Parts: sequence; C-alpha cells; structure tokens
Amino acid sequence: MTPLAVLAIGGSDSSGGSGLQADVKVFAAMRLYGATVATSVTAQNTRGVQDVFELPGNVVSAQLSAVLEDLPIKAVKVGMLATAEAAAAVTAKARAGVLPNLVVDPVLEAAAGRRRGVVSALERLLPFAAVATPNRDEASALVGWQVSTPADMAGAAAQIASNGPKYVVVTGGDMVAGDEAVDAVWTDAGARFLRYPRVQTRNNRGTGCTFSAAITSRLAQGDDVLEALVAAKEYVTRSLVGARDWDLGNGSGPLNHFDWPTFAAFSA
Ligand SMILES: Nc1ncnc2c1ncn2[C@@H]1O[C@H](COP(=O)(O)OP(=O)(O)O)[C@@H](O)[C@H]1O
Ligand SMILES: Cc1ncc(COP(=O)(O)OP(=O)(O)O)c(N)n1
Repeated sequence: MTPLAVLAIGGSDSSGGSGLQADVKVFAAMRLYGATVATSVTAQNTRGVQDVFELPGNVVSAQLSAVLEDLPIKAVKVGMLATAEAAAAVTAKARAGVLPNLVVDPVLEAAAGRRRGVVSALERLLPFAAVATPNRDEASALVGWQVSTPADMAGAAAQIASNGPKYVVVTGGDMVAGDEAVDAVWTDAGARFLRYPRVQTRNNRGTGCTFSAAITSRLAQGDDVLEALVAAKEYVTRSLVGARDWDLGNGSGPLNHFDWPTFAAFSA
C-alpha cells in the first residue's frame, strides 16, 4: 500500500539524534514516507552543537517547491529555521496554503546572535501553525518573560496561542525536579497538562524533535490534535525508555525510535 507522505523542514544533525535525521526516523517508525527540506547543516554530536552552516533562502525555497509540486504531503513539521530568510521562505508557502497540518517546533539552540531575527520570523510563521511546541527556553523568547513553573508554561502557551496557533504545547523536559515530565497545553477549551513518568536517562537527545515529528505523523494519519498530542507523548516516553541502556557517544545519547511497541504503555 502506498504510504502517507509527510515533510520535515529543519537542520541536518551530523550525529543523527535530532533534526531531520530524527524526524525521518520517527516517520519511518510510524510507517510514513518522509520528505525533507534542509535549512542548515550542523556539525554536532552527543556533546552539543559545534557549528551551524546556513543554507541560503533561495535554496530552501527551491527544495520546498520541488517537494510540494510533486508529493501529496499530508502534514508538515518545521524544526530549526536557522535564519530569518529560511523562515520567510517557509512562511511564504504557509501563506499560499500548501503546508497542511503544520506543526512548528521552534528551535533556538545555536541561533546565538541571530536569535532575535529568528524569533521575529517565527512570530510571522506561527499564525499558520495547527500546533506549536516550544520548550521553556523557546517559550520565554517568544513571550518575552522567563517561563519557569508549570503555571508559567500554561500562561505562556495561552499567550503564544493568541498569535495564531490553535494548540500550543510548552514542553518541560528540562524540569528535572519530580517524577513526572510535565507539558502545558493550550487548547481552544483552555489549559491542560500532559503528565507522564519522567524517564531517568542521559540519553535524551532529540526529545523535542521526536515529540513534534510524532505529532505531525499522527495528524497525517487523521488524529485530531489532542489525540495526536497524547500519542506523541506516549511515543517519546517509550523511545526514551527504549534507549536507556544504549551507549552511543559521551554526552546526551539518542532515543530508540524503533522498538517502541515493545515497551510498556503509560497513562496520562
Ligand atoms: N526524561 C524524560 N522523561 C520523559 N519525558 C521527557 C523527558 N525529557 C523530555 N521529555 C518529554 O519530551 C518531550 C519534548 O520535550 P523537551 O525535552 O522539553 O523538548 P526540547 O528537546 O525541545 O527541549 C516532552 O513531552 C517532554 O515532557
Ligand atoms: C539540526 C537540529 N535541530 C534541532 C535540534 C534540537 O533538537 P531538540 O529535540 O529540540 O532538542 P534536544 O532534545 O536535543 O535538547 C538540534 N540540536 N539540531
């Protein structure tokens, strides 16, 4: 049977744990056909990002046109945009109505000096998103104040939603206190929290990419947004459990994207 096709727009991660490489692994694990549009090539490993090589805006536009003119894309995930020009190229396609089920995972890691420009460009893209999934740091940059507690996360999600995306999830993977990994979700019916067991592991590279790519996959498969969020939370948790004993690299190792049906189900 012909698989459903989905698209990831973002940066290449040379170590394969996050970025486009993680996205394509998630799509494959979900039995989807994944296309990619690269905005940048990063030199990174499990210890961190060493360098980012940005692709010019016209190169991003050309890739987008090539994919969208030919493949029947059902859902689109945006990760690292790297430059305002790359963001503008994506926003132009969103405005033209050719990016269905758009999930925006703002990635500001390694944006360094360009952070303000990338944030402004993201603000222009967000109104076209069905779902946005910033972490606490990215949410802080978008709202202009420090997002710390779960209550802050819910408030930030509401503020970001006022700029367009119907659903906003502020993820709290970096909140190490407690036994739970808590995310705040803004829905059209108000705030709610996704609370799942926190997995104790050093192998947590690419959790944000994995979560947002899984949401994208489930939207392509016809889930409504809340169903997709819960399924993605379950998937990222299982992928963390599956890689707990892996020994790849000296830093934060990657997740196990493929053995998730083996690992126990969790309940929200
Ligand atoms: N150690 C962990 N155990 C369970 N869930 C986690 C863990 N780390 C991250 N997550 C979950 O992974 C998803 C991505 O969140 P996060 O790590 O905050 O994103 P990012 O990689 O963008 O910082 C969220 O659902 C978050 O709660
Ligand atoms: C090319 C590229 N894209 C995204 C990231 C960040 O990945 P993310 O999953 O949001 O963050 P971590 O869970 O790895 O902290 C990246 N490093 N490179």
